[in-house]
Amino acid sequence: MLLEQEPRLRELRVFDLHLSSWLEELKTGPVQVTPIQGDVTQAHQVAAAVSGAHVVIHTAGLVDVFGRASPETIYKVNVQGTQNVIEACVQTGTRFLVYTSSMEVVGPNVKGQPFYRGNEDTPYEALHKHPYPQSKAQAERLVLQANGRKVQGGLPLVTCALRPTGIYGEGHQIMRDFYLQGLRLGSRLFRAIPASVEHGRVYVGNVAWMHVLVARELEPRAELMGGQVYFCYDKSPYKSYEDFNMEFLGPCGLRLVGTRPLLPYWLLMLLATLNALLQWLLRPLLLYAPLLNPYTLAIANTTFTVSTNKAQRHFGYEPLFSWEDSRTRTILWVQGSTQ
Ligand SMILES: NC(=O)c1ccc[n+]([C@@H]2O[C@H](COP(=O)([O-])OP(=O)(O)OC[C@H]3O[C@@H](n4cnc5c(N)ncnc54)[C@H](O)[C@@H]3O)[C@@H](O)[C@H]2O)c1
Ligand SMILES: C[C@@H](CO)CCC[C@@H](C)[C@H]1CC[C@H]2[C@@H]3[C@H](O)C=C4C[C@@H](O)CC[C@]4(C)[C@H]3CC[C@]12C
Repeated sequence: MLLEQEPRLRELRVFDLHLSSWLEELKTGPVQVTPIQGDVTQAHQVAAAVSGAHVVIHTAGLVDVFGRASPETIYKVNVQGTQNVIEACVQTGTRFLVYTSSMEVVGPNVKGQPFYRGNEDTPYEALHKHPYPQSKAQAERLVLQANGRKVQGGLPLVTCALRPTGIYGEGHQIMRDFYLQGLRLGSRLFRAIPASVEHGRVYVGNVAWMHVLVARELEPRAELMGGQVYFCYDKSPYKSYEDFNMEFLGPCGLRLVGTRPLLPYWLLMLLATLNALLQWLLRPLLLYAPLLNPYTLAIANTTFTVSTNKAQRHFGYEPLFSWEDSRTRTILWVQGSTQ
């Protein structure tokens, strides 16, 4: 997105623990693309990568709500890693920092209270019990608190945080997992979540586009945007998690069985709790980390949707991809991803 949309770009450094092979293809254009294999938990590696950069987009993170990683590892990558990025900016004189936060820093909370078409100012009881949202909330706080800190050379750091809702699109592994599961079940999926529970989703291309716009506008609009948070949104429809996935899986040949959940909530919660117990019992022997656990069930069962125009007001954001384009691109990816 940066290479396509930012004409003033001279160099793009990509710092990641795992460098993808497609990065090589980006090296053929006029902009210098520099892949750097590194670990965000290693302060010296981060500082070396950041040195001389005009703007840093910090999107690296450990996304885990399934119990694959330990809470300590999640903290180390998401919180300590973010602190390292901030310190690297301060030490090396980089003034603009964009952080990929998450809707999860707000909710859904453990009480299951709905957040219905809320915006950045909507009051909501953010109660975090899970390591992932806890770490994202802590990291976001660090980023916002760092706004205004003096960087090397004496000028102030300008930071802001973007909070995507559930991202979908090309590369969405869970979508592919549901697709494969549906194929195994005879081209069917069984409804587990009531259709009335709305879930916020945003297309990956629009998330990227919003990052590019923020990176571009942070300098001229530092006064307005510094220290701010923005939900990432687009025109994707408000639907339940499963009904939304069917927008893509339906055209791929799957159908969702049932107009209401086939199992009652208490039974699903029992199964989710059993999964959590099994995970704990098996941990010394193997990693058992299914999609269903008490936390993911609670998120999927709680309405969390965003309706805001803050990004449009502050930096002129309009989605780059329409809902129709986002849908088509995602369907094509699901169809191609299993061949
Ligand atoms: N997927 C979503 O629905 C969603 C929603 C809101 C926010 N986010 C946030 O967006 C960001 C990207 O998430 P994603 O879904 O693309 O996840 P992802 O796992 O696809 O991407 C995360 C990237 O971070 C890298 N990374 C992990 N640990 C690292 C480390 N120690 N050092 C350097 N790089 C490391 C990974 O290699 C990976 O490329 C994360 O910060 C996540 O919290 C994701
Ligand atoms: C009960 C199952 C029946 O089909 C459905 C389980 C679905 C869950 C695995 C997903 C439901 C909501 C998802 C989360 C949400 O989209 C927002 C997120 C924020 C982001 O920062 C990280 C990913 C995630 C936590 C996302 C993870 C998967 C769900 C819990």
